[in-house]
Parts: sequence; C-alpha cells; structure tokens
Amino acid sequence: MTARNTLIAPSILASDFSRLGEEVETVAKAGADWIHLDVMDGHFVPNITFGPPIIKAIRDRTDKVFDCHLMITPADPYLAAFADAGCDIITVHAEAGPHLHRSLQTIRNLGRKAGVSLNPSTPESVIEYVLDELDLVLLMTVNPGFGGQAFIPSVVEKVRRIKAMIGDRPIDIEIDGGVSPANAGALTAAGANVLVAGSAVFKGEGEGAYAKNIAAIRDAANG
Ligand SMILES: O=C(CO)[C@H](O)[C@H](O)COP(=O)(O)O
Repeated sequence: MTARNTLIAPSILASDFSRLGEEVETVAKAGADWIHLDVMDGHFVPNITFGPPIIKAIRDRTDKVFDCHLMITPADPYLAAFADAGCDIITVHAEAGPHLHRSLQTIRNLGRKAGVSLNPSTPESVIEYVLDELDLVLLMTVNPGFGGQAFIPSVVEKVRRIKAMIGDRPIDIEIDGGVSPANAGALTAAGANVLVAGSAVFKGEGEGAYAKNIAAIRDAANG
C-alpha cells in the first residue's frame, strides 16, 4: 500500500469567534497543516460569516497556508481583496458562475492557487475542461452553509472518479463537511489528500484537545 501523507485543514467556522486570533494560533500549534476559511454571503448559501478584513486581521497569527473557500456569488469582484488579505489558495464554487474558467485564471493571475468546489449534487463533469487551470478540487460532503452537518457518503464515489480524471496533474483533492475519524480512511483510500474538519477539531479545551482531535483524523486518514 502507498504511504499517505494527508493534510488536515481545520475550519475556523467551528472555532470561538470571540477569540479568533488565539484560536488560529492554537490550532496551528496543534498540528494543522492549513487553516480553512469559510466565507459565506447569505446569498449563495443561507449563512453569513466573514470577509477580507477579518482574514487580514488573523493573517499574522500563523504562517500556515490560508485556504479560502468562497461560498459567494458573484466571486470575481472580490478575488483581489481575498488575495490581498493573505489567502494562499482561493476556491470558488462551480455553481456560483458565471464564468468558472475566467475566475480560475484571475486567481492564478493574482499569484494564488486556484480551486474549484462542487456541491454534493454537482457532477464531476463540470471540471473536465478546466483541469489545466486548477490547483485544487474541493468536494463538499455536506450542503454548504453550516458546520456540524452529517457527512453525505455518496460523494466518496465522486472522489474516486475525480482522482481518475485528474491523472498525473498536481491537483489536490480536498473534502469538506462532516469529516471525522470515522470517514477519513474511506476518503483518502478513494483519492483525497486534504481533509477539512471543523466540529471534529474544535472540541475540548485548547491546544492539547485540538492536537488529539487532529491526530485522530490524521491517523484514520493515513491508516
Ligand atoms: O464549508 C463548510 C460548511 O459549508 C464547513 O467547512 C464544513 O461544514 C466544516 O464543518 P464540519 O467539519 O463541522 O462539518
């Protein structure tokens, strides 16, 4: 069996927002590989979170990769602001439109890595003609908008299909929604190499608890 080296990206959506900077530092020290930032607009998804000023305010709390998941439409008018705020990876939704190829090119032209996210019901065929513009595919295993939802297992088959579709291209496959030690192994066996986790990481008190939670997901993923 090939050794896996899964990256864990805690979603700060599940953190204590009243101590956001501290939470980012704590989870980084606890072993997070990336920091996942869920940006919601109350339009593309039925919830509102935060935008570039908040991301900028926490950017100097860690040098970990800032992995920004935009659940907003339109996204294009805001891409430069998210790049300026310090996001290293910027992911837009295929369903958010209107011109996915243009959005991905814009992100790369800003010097950032470009990702596309697919909702659970969106078929993998939507990325067939943008594979060469992509650094990351983010597959939602819940309907986007809220943390703490139940994992949708039918997406595991989509992970397998996307892994086959991308072939040798250096494209990360990231999973988001209801990720826990119970499903991490199946996801990485299917081809995922980055796992986002919110409620499975931000539980218990502080660095020790978060480190234990991250290690449990990582062990299950790499097992
Ligand atoms: O994008 C998201 C919701 O739209 C969150 O990142 C995701 O749900 C993670 O939270 P949890 O691990 O608690 O499911």
